Amino acid sequence: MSLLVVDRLTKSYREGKTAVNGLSFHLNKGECLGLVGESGCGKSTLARCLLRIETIDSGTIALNGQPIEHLNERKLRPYRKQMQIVFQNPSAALNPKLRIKDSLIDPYEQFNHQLRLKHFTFTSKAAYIKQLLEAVELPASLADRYPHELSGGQRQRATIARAISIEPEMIVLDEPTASLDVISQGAVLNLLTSLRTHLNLSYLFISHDLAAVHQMSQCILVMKEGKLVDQFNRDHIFKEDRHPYTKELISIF
Ligand SMILES: Nc1ncnc2c1ncn2[C@@H]1O[C@H](COP(=O)(O)OP(=O)(O)OP(=O)(O)O)[C@@H](O)[C@H]1O
Repeated sequence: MSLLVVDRLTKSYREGKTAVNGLSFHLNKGECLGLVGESGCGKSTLARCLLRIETIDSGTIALNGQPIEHLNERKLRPYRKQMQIVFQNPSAALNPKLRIKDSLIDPYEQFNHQLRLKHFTFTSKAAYIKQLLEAVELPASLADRYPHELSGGQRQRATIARAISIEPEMIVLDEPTASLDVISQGAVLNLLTSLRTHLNLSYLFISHDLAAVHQMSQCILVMKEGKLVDQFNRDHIFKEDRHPYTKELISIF
């Protein structure tokens, strides 16, 4: 069943550049949909449109069958809870002035009244923080530290803990490992896959790295200059009828 259905989504910037040009795709519940394309092809713009951080020019975005592209902020609130994002740069996502435990509790406090948690339980702030840190394989002792006292990999795990804390249905992962070294990248990708299974999450996984997208995703979208040029099941990546641009990306795999 589709969780997210995007139909002919278009977004231009004022300078006349069409960053996202008529994109249509769907994301099934519990799956990871990979989106690959080179720098500047419009991946982050798409992510921001889906999260309603950016307004769109035309097209529709439906979450669980409900069009959300024109909802005002009040009506959008329940959907904001369902969709979280993890950005490339974990330092920007965590408030440098807050201890990790305070950053982790923040989404819970914002959505307190709308939450019916299934996997985590809130008996006390400390117990909840401990469960979140455990879920992303971080020691409980990090709760009292500030972001600058963590490594890059630990910071990204903390932002993932924050994203899963309110048990969204879907997370947009926008180049989540781009700022990490190769070993941390692999570990974070493995963690994300295991969280998807355990928490029944759906991901839109955005990356310029086709190998990472192939490792993570059941279906793959290929974007070039604002348009989708190819979409296929992960098992069909080496098929002859792949788009020439996909073949180019495979050759540097
Ligand atoms: N706020 C903005 N105002 C004007 N143009 C923008 C803005 N944001 C992005 N663009 C332009 O839209 C196009 C798509 O950019 P976008 O950041 O979505 O690409 P991307 O695929 O995510 O790139 P990267 O992988 O480098 O982050 C680019 O040409 C970019 O210059």
